[in-house]
Amino acid sequence: MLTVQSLSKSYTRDKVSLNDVSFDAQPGTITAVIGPSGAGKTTLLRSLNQLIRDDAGTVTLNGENLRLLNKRALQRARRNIGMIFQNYNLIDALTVVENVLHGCLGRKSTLRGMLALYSADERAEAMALIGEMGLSEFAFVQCRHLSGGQKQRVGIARALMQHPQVLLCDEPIASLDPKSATLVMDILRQQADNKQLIVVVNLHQVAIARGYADHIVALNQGAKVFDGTAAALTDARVQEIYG
Ligand SMILES: Nc1ncnc2c1ncn2[C@@H]1O[C@H](COP(=O)(O)OP(=O)(O)OP(=O)(O)O)[C@@H](O)[C@H]1O
Repeated sequence: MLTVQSLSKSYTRDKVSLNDVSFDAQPGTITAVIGPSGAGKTTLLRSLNQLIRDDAGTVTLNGENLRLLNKRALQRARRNIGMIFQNYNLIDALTVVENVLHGCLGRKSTLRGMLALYSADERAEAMALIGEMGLSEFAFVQCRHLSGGQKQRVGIARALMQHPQVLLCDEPIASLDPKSATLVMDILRQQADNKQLIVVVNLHQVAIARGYADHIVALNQGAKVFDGTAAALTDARVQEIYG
């Protein structure tokens, strides 16, 4: 279980961007974080793997408070936390399989990583994941030639190559058309179910959050204003959250 307790963050003295936020996220579930622009969704997500070092609170995974870890221990803990991004963060000049293989760099020696020396097992695993994403025919195509939806599926395969317990997704469908967005969300659902992943996803689309999330956390001006099931997120609550 991923446990967040009393997380707070201020970038500047006069403004609180995350204000005493607490929630749990369970294996095999999708937690959607929603809220208006500037509510603190990205700050929260990036605090979960300590890409942003928060000012107060705890983030606990496997009994470890990530906020207290030194640099080396945090690097090790981050191997359990994959991340996908709105803008994919792929290397466009590399092929799909090369990008996916980058996902296992964190568990390789620096030298093997630098020389891009991957084992037969790692290559087979990358190809299997590419197949799960429905991208087998593109495995040896440079990512620059893919659509946004295809790139996001490469990003998911790369994150899964890391063997994470947690998958953090920062607005993964914000740049996608509705059909590609559905495909990406379907894949996140399958992966959460099949691999008992803890998925935390920032979303702008309330309908998608209601349709896919087991658990919804809503933020407004840095504070948690809703924490419950999709069924409990009534239209009236949505109105309150978005104002
Ligand atoms: N690096 C930074 N320095 C100063 N203030 C920041 C920084 N990053 C974010 N903020 C502020 O913190 C607040 C929360 O920002 P954040 O990006 O987390 O919100 P968000 O809900 O993800 O917004 P959006 O939906 O527009 O991406 C905003 O008021 C933002 O201006």
